[in-house]
Amino acid sequence: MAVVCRNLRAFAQKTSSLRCTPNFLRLYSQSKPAPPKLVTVDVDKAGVATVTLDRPPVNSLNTGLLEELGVAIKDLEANKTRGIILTSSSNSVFSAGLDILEMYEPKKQNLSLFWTTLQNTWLSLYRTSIPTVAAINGHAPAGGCLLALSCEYRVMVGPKFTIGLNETQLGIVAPQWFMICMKDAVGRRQAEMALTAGKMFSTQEALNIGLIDKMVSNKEEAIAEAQKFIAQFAKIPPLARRMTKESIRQEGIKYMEENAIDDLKAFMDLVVQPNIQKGLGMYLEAMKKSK
Ligand SMILES: CCCCCC/C=C\CC(=O)SCCNC(=O)CCNC(=O)[C@H](O)C(C)(C)COP(=O)(O)OP(=O)(O)OC[C@H]1O[C@@H](n2cnc3c(N)ncnc32)[C@H](O)[C@@H]1OP(=O)(O)O
Repeated sequence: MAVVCRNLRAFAQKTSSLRCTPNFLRLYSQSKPAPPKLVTVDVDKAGVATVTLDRPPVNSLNTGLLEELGVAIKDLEANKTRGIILTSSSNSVFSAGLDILEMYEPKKQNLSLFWTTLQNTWLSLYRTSIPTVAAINGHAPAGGCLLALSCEYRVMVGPKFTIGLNETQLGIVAPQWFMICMKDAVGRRQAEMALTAGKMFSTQEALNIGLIDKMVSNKEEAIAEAQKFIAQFAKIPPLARRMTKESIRQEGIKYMEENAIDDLKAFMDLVVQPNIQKGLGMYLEAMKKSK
């Protein structure tokens, strides 16, 4: 701000009629174009919202996107939306998971904000009383898989995309609440096998173990299936539905409510370990080289 003010003052002196006053600064900031939205929301006539992740090229989850997603869920709750369909603007990636750049050589304050935003947005999605469906129209590794797992129903475009919690392959450990989500979907045995191997599943394999509920051949079909899933709740009393969802998801909800601070500390301690930093750096390099 000091630099902006100094530059503006110089500019004002040159033009003589302008001064670096609060009004001038307000006008200056108003004239800056708004940053592009990273999440768009479109509510149809039936009151069902399509929430689209829109951070090219791969919807990696940075603080900004997570924050916008959290706000979108809260707004939709306030507006009594009938359903949420979570999808992506990309033709090949649902979400590439957490933005590795948020974790690589981070500033402590940014890292803390990043993880807290992830925790809060995850909890909002996981526990919302609104019926939720992931229309997975592309690859969904790690944090991308987590978002899908947090929804009540998963429809995935196949057969060529992959989904899974691949953290061990990166030399990192998925937090407990990621594991709870995987167990919720596929059961403890399959979750243990998937997580220890860091397995990325083909769409068909994911269908076979219950990691996804339906395989379709394009995004339009995925959205139509998601709408069908949500429509069934028109006949179910909302309070009974809400209490049942809250109750069946109690383990994950309680875990986060009781452990958010410890979870943040564990993450902060782990990320800055030199071997983790080295691994993340090498992973980023490898992604560049594989092009
Ligand atoms: C340290 C403690 C950790 C605690 C627990 C953490 C829990 C969860 C961890 C995560 O979610 S880590 C992220 C894991 N994600 C992945 O392993 C996926 C990596 N990406 C891919 O496999 C591929 O990008 C893709 C999703 C299959 C898409 O492939 P495509 O060929 O379409 O695109 P690319 O050319 O590979 O990528 C384009 C561009 O995006 C960059 N990028 C990709 N993924 C990420 C990411 N997760 N974070 C940051 N940046 C990413 C990639 O480097 C390319 O960049 P440029 O070269 O264009 O600059």
